[in-house]
Amino acid sequence: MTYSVKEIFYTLQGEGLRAGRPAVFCRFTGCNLWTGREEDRASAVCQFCDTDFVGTDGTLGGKFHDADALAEQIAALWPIGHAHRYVVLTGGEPLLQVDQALIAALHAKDFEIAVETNGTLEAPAGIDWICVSPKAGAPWVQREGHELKLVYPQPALMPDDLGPSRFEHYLLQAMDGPDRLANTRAAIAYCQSHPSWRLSVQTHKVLEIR
Ligand SMILES: C[S@@+](CC[C@H](N)C(=O)[O-])C[C@H]1O[C@@H](n2cnc3c(N)ncnc32)[C@H](O)[C@@H]1O
Ligand SMILES: Nc1nc2[nH]cc(C(=O)O)c2c(=O)[nH]1
Ligand code: SF4
Ligand SMILES: [Mg+2]
Repeated sequence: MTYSVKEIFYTLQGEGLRAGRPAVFCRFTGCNLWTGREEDRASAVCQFCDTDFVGTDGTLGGKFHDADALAEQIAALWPIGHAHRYVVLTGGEPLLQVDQALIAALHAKDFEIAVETNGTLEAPAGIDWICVSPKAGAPWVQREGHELKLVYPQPALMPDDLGPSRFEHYLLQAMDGPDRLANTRAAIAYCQSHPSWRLSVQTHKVLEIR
């Protein structure tokens, strides 16, 4: 299988329960809820995306012709001689491309594997940390995992409308964009009145790291 990758970089996980943890990010090209072209945003299922996932032209992006080649490039970014290897597979929608061969190749290099997914596709077995961020208007298939990170507010998908799911942690992440501050206030208020939820801050944007 050939993997189409936008960019690969070493940073800190900025979001969610594991914010602050050093991680290699591998951002796959393409998504099933938006083409990534601005002219299509208004007609997309997911309209608030903050990410460029089009093409293979980012840092260390490209076509990787097999799982070992991609795992090799990811491993090359880890500091030499240090354990705690952690990779976050994101996108775009990573589950359009992540398969058993890639999971096996990354585990063979001692990586713990996390995925950031929109939940429209079932996660393959073997992923160590599944973060699902469901989207209003899209089918929600992957209903269990480690963290559910709901972008807030999505008027057609509010926390009370989610229906059955099984996650270890439930987080709200304020929708970035023109209303970020108001959305943050509202997310804080929701968590305080529903303490099974906690706030996910996009810390990489504050820290001005990738
Ligand atoms: C760019 S997405 C890629 C992974 C996958 N397609 C998904 O949606 O989960 C990474 C994370 O950023 C979140 N996100 C995207 N746009 C956002 C925005 N404008 N404000 C807050 N979070 C956003 C997504 O919900 C997801 O949790
Ligand atoms: N630092 C950092 N943390 C992140 N957490 C989720 C991200 C993503 O775009 O999937 C992301 C990202 O792009 N950068
Ligand atoms: S599902 Fe994820 S990658 Fe796709 S458009 Fe929405 S936020 Fe962006
Ligand atoms: Mg991002």
